Parts: sequence; C-alpha cells; structure tokens
Amino acid sequence: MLKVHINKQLFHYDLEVDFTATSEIIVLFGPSGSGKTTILNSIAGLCQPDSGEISLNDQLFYGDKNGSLPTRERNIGYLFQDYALFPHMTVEKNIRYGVKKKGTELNLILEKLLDVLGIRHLLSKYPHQVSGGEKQRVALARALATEPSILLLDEPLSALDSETRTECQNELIRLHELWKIPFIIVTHDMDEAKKLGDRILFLEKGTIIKTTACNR
Ligand SMILES: Nc1ncnc2c1ncn2[C@@H]1O[C@H](COP(=O)(O)OP(=O)(O)OP(=O)(O)O)[C@@H](O)[C@H]1O
Repeated sequence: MLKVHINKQLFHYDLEVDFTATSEIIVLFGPSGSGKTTILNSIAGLCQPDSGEISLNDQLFYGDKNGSLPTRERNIGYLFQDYALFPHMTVEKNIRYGVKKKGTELNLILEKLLDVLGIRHLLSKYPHQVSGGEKQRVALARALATEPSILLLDEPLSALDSETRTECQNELIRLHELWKIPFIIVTHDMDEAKKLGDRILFLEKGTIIKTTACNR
C-alpha cells in the first residue's frame, strides 16, 4: 500500500494531503496549480516535502526523522506529460534505458510489453518517426520495463486526439489489470477521470476537498 501524508509550503498556499492507494487507479483531479504534479514529484523523490511521511509497503520513501530515499531506490515508473523520450535513441534503446536486469529475465518482460502494447514494429525507429499515440505506448513500455512497484502518470493522454486517447485509456485499464500495482494519474478531463479511476481525489489549492469512488 502507498501512504502519502505530506505538507509543503508552495508559493501561494500550503499543500497538505493525506491519502493511501492499494493496487488501484487513483486519479488526481483539480485546476491548474492545485498541486497535482508536486504530489507526484514528492512520491518520486524529485521534490521534498517540508514534513510528513511517504511509504510504499514496508519501504519508507520520506520521513521527518529519516530524510528522503533517493529516487533510484524507490522503484517507481514515471510517465511525464511530454513522454521525455531521448530523441537520439531508437525506441528499443529508449525502452531498455535504465533497466538494471539483463538477459532472459529482461527479455521476457520486454516481450510481454511489446505484445501488450503492440509496438514491436517500432523498435528500430526514432521518436520523431512515430506518432503521438505510439510515443505514449513506448513511454509506457519504458516506465514498466523496470517492473516498478507503482506507476505515476502526469497527464499521460493530453497530447492525443480523441480517438487515440480513447484507445490509450482502454490500454491503461488493461495494463493496470495485468500489472496490479497502484497507478496515480493526473488528468484535467472529468470523463477520463471517471473512466480510469477507482477513486478520484479532487484537489483545490493543495487540499483534497472531495474523494469519489467510481464503478468502472
Ligand atoms: N519549487 C517551488 N516552490 C514553491 N512553490 C512552487 C514550486 N514549484 C511550483 N510551485 C507552486 O506550486 C503550485 C502547484 O504546482 P503544481 O505544478 O504541483 O500544480 P498542478 O496542479 O500540477 O498544475 P498543472 O495542472 O498546471 O500542471 C503552483 O502554485 C506553483 O506556483
């Protein structure tokens, strides 16, 4: 279980949130500047809370007395809004980047991801040679190739046209059923939030003002 209890002073208000996530899809929903990315970055270790506690199962990511576990030791998959693929690397190199495992074990994971995401034919291509939806799938493969214990997604579908977006939403739900880890997804789109989320956390100025359970 992921436990997040953080306080952080931001420019215009104090962020204070407290929530847990089991192997479910949690959607963070709220206006621009309400603190969604700050929450993801705190879980990933890319920014530091001022106080509180973040843990995943028995592993403490951040604690008032214990300090902060480095990002590389948190075993987190993070899908950034612009996918952050390396432009000078092929799709295959992008997916393999940062994966510590080698040999048969890695190949089994990669084979599964290539099939599930339907991107085998793209391996030798460069990011500028593939479409937005394909980039999104490649970025998902890269995030999952490290077999993370949790996946963070910051507006993963916002750059896609509506048809590709619907396809990718279905894919995310399917991947979640296969991987069975907590997914924390940021979106601005209410329909998407309802379609993807097991629970939606509504944020306003750094506070969770409402939580809704969804029946997917
Ligand atoms: N390093 C920082 N120190 C203090 N405040 C910051 C810092 N970085 C960002 N902020 C402020 O924190 C607030 C939340 O930003 P954040 O990016 O988390 O919001 P968001 O909900 O993800 O917004 P968006 O939907 O536009 O991406 C903003 O008001 C921003 O000005």
